[in-house]
Amino acid sequence: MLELQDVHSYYGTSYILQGVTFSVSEGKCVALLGRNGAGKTTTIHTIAGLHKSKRGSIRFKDKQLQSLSPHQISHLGIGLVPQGRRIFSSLTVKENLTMSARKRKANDGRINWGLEKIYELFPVLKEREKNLGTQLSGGQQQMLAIGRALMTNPEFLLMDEPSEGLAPVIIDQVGDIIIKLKETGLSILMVEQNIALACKVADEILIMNKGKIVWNGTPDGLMKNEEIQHKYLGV
Ligand SMILES: Nc1ncnc2c1ncn2[C@@H]1O[C@H](COP(=O)(O)OP(=O)(O)OP(=O)(O)O)[C@@H](O)[C@H]1O
Repeated sequence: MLELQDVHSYYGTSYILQGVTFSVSEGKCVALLGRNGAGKTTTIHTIAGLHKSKRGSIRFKDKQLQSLSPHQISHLGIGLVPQGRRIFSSLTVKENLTMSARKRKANDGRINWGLEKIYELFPVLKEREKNLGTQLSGGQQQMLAIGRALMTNPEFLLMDEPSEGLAPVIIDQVGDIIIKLKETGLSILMVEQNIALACKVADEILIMNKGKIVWNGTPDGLMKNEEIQHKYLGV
């Protein structure tokens, strides 16, 4: 569904993505792990059109994404849950959700995400719909960020460190939500630092180091491979 082929990207003269190749099949969740500065967020931003690649191909279904704007990429069905949630602080919970609303294009039997469906998935957001986004706890803000992305009715979700700054019990809830979303048919690429969360939800793990994918395998394969965990994840 999503395929990156030999993608290279720079910040000024800094060479960040150094030939990234991987793919995510429909309905699967792939987790991208790696140390700070490995290039994980740059990968997500490059797919979402927030950062332009210099070379290589990024294909979503039958479309090449490299020359498209973030807005056009979002319209193709790729939703983004950004690092640090980026909730709009002067808007209420409800406004944060409705501002991104877009109807599902095809009648493909999938959930048509709207306010009611989001409130079903996250009842706490209904309770707090009149609160400003900033009045929510970290976990509630993460739910709002996920809800806001779902309101665009994406077929593919990019999630950048959904566990960041959350208590273990909330991380567990976020994991359960990601599993539920996968069950609705959504395909997911998730950047994570939390190995336990990644292994709980992902079908495949990719490890990035210095702008390259250096390992890929199953969650089980990673859990059993202490050498790789130590070498690239500092465990
Ligand atoms: N806007 C920017 N301008 C210049 N360099 C940047 C910029 N954003 C990131 N970098 C650099 O690019 C490299 C990759 O950063 P990136 O954020 O993609 O890493 P990451 O794997 O997501 O790590 P983290 O977990 O810390 O976010 C780092 O060396 C970082 O300092």
